[in-house]
Amino acid sequence: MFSKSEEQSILYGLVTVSVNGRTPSAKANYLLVQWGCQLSEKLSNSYLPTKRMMLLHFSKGELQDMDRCSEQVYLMIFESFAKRLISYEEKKDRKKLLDNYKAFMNGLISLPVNIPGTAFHACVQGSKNAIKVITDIYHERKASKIPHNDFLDRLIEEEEKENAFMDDGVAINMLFLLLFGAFESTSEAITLLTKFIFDHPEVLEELTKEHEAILKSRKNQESGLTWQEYKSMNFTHMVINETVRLANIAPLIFRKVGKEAEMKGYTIPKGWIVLVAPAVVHLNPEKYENPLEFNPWRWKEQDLHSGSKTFMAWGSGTRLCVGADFAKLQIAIFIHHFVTKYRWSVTKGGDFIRRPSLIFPNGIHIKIAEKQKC
Ligand code: HEM
Repeated sequence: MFSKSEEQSILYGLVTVSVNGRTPSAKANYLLVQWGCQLSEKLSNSYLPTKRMMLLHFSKGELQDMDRCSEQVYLMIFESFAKRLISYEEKKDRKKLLDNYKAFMNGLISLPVNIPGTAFHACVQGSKNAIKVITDIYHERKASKIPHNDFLDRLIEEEEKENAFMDDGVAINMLFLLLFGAFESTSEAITLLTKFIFDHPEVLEELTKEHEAILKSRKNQESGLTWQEYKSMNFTHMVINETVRLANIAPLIFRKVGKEAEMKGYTIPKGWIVLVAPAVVHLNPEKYENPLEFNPWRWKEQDLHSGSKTFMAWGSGTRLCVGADFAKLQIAIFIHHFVTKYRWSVTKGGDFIRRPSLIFPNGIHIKIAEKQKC
């Protein structure tokens, strides 16, 4: 378990990022990963793509047509984060937090005409309703003082301190944004990855080999994934990197110009905001051979865990996604169960568009069944 001070560092890491827009300390980011890892050690009964969760979402024991795998992934990842952050369960709570997030997302980049019927109006309403649900949960928890062992507990503890650096409003906004940033991106990555590995059987084969080897060398077959096992998933990390390179989930990142700079004959004044489009680099044939090809092997013997001027799926420079390692962990866990426990194939769908986030207009439909145990 983590000590109080370590947990607080995790909290500070997230709070600093969301509230002040500053980069969390490397230690806080590291602790966030450790926290995720600690959760992963309890995989067998509590954490997201556990067998139980996957079964719940993907299969009822028989071969079946799955309507919109993408919807299921979305729900699965949402439930996972909502539970960890605020102990919210969509099915139980019936507060429709997810629907409101969807409305928010759909109109996030739209004409700002706030009249009923427009995407922008639905977006504003969606965010208001979602914030209302989170606000109610926040205040109920604060009043009840019943601990739930989730992120909200820590947040309230922090907020109630003397000289706290945030108030209720900041804490609630932070929860709203954190939940959004976490589940939307991760579920998009997993959905796209499902399509990619189905379209590339050689990748699926290599992944299956890697994960079955993990199972074979495990002493207790019933125990969950361990941190060591996770760290050994080299090919899996190559697949994740390749997926997020092509996915360009964050279509744009913002940077403020710290000092006047010259670029290709143009002067960029100090204080200007620059929009960086990672796809321009990720799909540049001078940086990546056949850039549109899904080829995890291009990451062989490359650094798989840091950003660079040619790989900025998690941001770039000193400011990176604070949840990157956590997201990678989730995706790896998903892959582990998906390739070792199930037989599956995509039956239709899989096309995607950008709006500007990745959208799968026809979902991805899959046929799935549990593999027979030998
Ligand atoms: C596939 C999944 C994900 C992708 C591709 C992704 C990507 C990104 C990118 C590109 C940024 C912008 C960084 C920058 O400005 O340079 C970012 C920021 C951020 N991400 Fe993620 N992210 C993912 C998952 C997550 C998760 C799971 C969490 C939370 C646990 C999270 C929390 C955040 C936060 C709080 C920021 C703001 C960082 C700041 O303001 O400095 N992200 N993410």
